[in-house]
Amino acid sequence: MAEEDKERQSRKRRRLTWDVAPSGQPEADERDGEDSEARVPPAPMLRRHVSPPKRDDDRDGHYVFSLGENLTPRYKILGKMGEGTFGRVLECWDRQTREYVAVKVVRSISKYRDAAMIEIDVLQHLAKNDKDDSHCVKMHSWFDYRNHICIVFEKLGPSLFDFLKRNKYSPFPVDLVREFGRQLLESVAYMHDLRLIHTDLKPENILLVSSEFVKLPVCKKTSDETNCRCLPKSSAIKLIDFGSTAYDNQIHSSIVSTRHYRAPEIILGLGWTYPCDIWSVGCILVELCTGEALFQTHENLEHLAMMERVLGPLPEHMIRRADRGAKKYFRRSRLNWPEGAVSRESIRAVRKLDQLKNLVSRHVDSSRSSLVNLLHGLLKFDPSERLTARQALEHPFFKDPT
Ligand SMILES: Nc1ncnc2c1ncn2[C@@H]1O[C@H](COP(=O)(O)OP(=O)(O)OP(=O)(O)O)[C@@H](O)[C@H]1O
Repeated sequence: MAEEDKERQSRKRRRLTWDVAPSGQPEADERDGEDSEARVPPAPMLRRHVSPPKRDDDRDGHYVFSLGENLTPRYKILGKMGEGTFGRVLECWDRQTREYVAVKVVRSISKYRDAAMIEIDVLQHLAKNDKDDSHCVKMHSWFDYRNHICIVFEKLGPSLFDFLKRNKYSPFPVDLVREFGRQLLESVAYMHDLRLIHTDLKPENILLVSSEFVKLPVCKKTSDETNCRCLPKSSAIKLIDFGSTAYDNQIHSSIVSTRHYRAPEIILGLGWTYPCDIWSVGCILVELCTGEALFQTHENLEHLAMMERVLGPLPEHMIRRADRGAKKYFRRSRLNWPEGAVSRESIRAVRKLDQLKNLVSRHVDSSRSSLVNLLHGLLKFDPSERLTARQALEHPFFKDPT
């Protein structure tokens, strides 16, 4: 199926759940207090903990497991933390180091196995240069088990998307957005210095280091009703999912990034490099401030129309260089919108958006003009004019918070 057909099926991305505790299974926090791990024998006794009998993988090549059993004698499976295209991430107890870990068990399909080996290579490269301030997840080790590449990571908390969802998509306070933005840009700057481009930055791939949160009462302006809102106890975050990371000097595939965070040069087929990550950071920061993905779309023309609505007209020199596939979105050097729209719903979805400044000021005090100025720098259409990660870190939004 063509990418656009697949995407048109739903306006929203498929989203993943956090900590799906199976019925009857204690939640992670309760388990922390359990004494079952105190009964775990020391390393020499590992051989008592055998692997389960070999079973077939499921139709999609995923490893089939039951909770409480072992993934190799060293790792006891406690729960599923997430699932992606590449595989499932399991919460495990490491009997040897006596700590909780997150193990990504990759599907036993050769293209995913190959991609996992590239991810391992990137993770090793990142770790070699890390001075503990890269904000990139740490890989403890990896192994090949029953035709599944397994990558053992430090265990982190929920993703920023999970957190937004849990809060019914109410935005994060701007001071927290500043902290998230700073760390995110530091991790991107670190990667770019190493000539690596993440290409799949999105709130699902940014995890809070800790799962701890506080509940605060929030009074609604319009009524006496008091709701609760959760805030993370710590703002520390780390970047995950280096499965699509590209080396700058490699031949690139033409389409990268999850749709909502995809830069205009990718859609127009102009080629892409480091600035595509910066565009994604811009989209992410808007989402954290407003609670909603900025460009909720699944097709190219609608996506470009949304960009123009929020950021003004696309530069002519980019339109002129658009590749053959993208030329069809334009008539006489301007976007064929709304004439080319597939439905009235699509025209309405674009009209619902507003200029960036207005979108942000609905949620953030208008005195925060430095935030809007930063966002305009991150969301420049022309990739050569976009801020670099290091330039963005010097922006007054981070340097002189008022
Ligand atoms: N170190 C970790 N600690 C806790 N949870 C994690 C960790 N790594 C991954 N997860 C969870 O597992 C999910 C899937 O992980 P990841 O994004 O690495 O998989 P993927 O198959 O590469 O995904 P994608 O389809 O986006 O490429 C994440 O969204 C997150 O919820």
